Amino acid sequence: MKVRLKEIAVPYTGDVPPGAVRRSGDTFLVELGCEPSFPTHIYVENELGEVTGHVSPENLIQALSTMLGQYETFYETLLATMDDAVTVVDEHGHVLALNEKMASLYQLQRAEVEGKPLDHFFDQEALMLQTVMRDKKPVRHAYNQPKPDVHVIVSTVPVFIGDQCIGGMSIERDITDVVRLNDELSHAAASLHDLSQADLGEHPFSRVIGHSEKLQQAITLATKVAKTDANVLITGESGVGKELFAEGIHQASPRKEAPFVAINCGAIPTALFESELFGYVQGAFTGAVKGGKQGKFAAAKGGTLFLDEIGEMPLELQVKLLRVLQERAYYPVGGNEAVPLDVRIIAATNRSLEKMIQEGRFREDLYYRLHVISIHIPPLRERLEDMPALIQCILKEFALKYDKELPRLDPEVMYTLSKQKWEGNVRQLRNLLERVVILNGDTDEPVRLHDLPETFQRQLHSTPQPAPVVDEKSRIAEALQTTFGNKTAAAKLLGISRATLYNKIKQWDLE
Ligand SMILES: Nc1ncnc2c1ncn2[C@@H]1O[C@H](COP(=O)(O)OP(=O)(O)OP(=O)(O)O)[C@@H](O)[C@H]1O
Repeated sequence: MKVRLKEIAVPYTGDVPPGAVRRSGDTFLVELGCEPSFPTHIYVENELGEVTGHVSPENLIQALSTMLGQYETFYETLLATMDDAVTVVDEHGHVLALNEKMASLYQLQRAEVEGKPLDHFFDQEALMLQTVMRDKKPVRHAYNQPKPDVHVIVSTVPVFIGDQCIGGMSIERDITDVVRLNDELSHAAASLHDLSQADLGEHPFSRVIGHSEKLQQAITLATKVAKTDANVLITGESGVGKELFAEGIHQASPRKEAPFVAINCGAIPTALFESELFGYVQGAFTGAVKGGKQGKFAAAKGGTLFLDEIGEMPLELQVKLLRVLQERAYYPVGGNEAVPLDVRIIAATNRSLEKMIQEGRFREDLYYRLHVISIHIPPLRERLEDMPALIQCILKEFALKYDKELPRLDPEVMYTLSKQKWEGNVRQLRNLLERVVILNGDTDEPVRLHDLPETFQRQLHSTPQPAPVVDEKSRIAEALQTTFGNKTAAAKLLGISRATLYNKIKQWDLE
């Protein structure tokens, strides 16, 4: 006979029968073959409370014990199969169960621990369980280092029946390997980087740190393209390393002995564009410098001209640039003689030029000229495996710059940055680590999570939510307000370059 617990109401209200075995609280087990006072029938009620039948106590107990056996088997299988280490305690903090993973993580025998108070074996866990059971609030993903060589991420939850807390559970993920691997990797990467700085100074992409497949693919493509004279379009969010790549391409190209000149297209006032790029001849206009002035095309002669933020260039200037690229020659302002164009063009943008074309804000013909080859640099959040190497190299760089000891990061910090939460770009990571070096560079203590800036802490403690839709203009206005108008600080806060910030301020008249 199948009996489901929820469908059974036991109308028995008399005393606990003499054959009953007491357990904690109000629950009791009834031994089979009980005294005559025990009811002979247990009524089955439907949802309306009407009696629809009955079961004998023997059958009910049989059914319940089968069901209990099934639950226990599922529970045991679950504990045995989980990759995480699990401990279950009752409301008094006595261990009800722990799985093999837990026993092996702490080198304990399960039989030794079960039934005993948890604090006989684990101070920290017992404390955490006590706290969550008392506060009735779970703690999720807390880092803990229970032993010098064991690193775990712990979630501890109270267990309730209705309002009553009947115990708690602690689930630990062993991240010792991750921490060790991160450590090894970052040290290896840092020494490799030292090597590359020392004698591979010539390696064109040695300043681009990261071993992730995505970054390596971008480097491979950039290395191939560098050998040709083709125009290149580098795309990617702000602060992902587009300029670093452009410099790498220049260094890997036959033009490497000639200059690499960078220009921020959004930062040049329209009226000055031609004289900035093409230069001018003597007497071209009132106030022109005697002897004329060299433009960026001439300054980069034989080398590479990097047109950063090409998406910010006004349409009328796009036409002028296109003409130069088509004719491979330009006229300095006030001059009649065409100067042959001898530069390789690399452009970069963090905007979708395709979308801008559709909206009529970017010329399609210029787009095709520029993106003979395009290289996309993925954001850091898509290649968090690059974090340990980046962190170590950046820390070293700033330790050297500020003449400080290399700070040691607590494994929790390393883990959090590389495995969990970092949403910022490389520029923001540099800012964070610069601060870490300045503030912690001379102490022996490892840098802990609470040493990181408040904004970072807030980000950690808030549950991830979909990013609020705040338009760029408001974000910038807010950053300027926060920094009392200090543009360098605001650019740092936003993770954008100062030039970009100036463009935006100008564009939206934010001053
Ligand atoms: N892979 C990397 N390895 C080491 N440093 C990096 C890496 N990527 C970026 N950086 C550093 O981060 C900062 C920002 O990089 P860069 O200026 O090249 O970004 P960008 O994409 O051109 O930014 P923007 O779009 O704002 O101009 C620089 O200090 C750069 O050295």
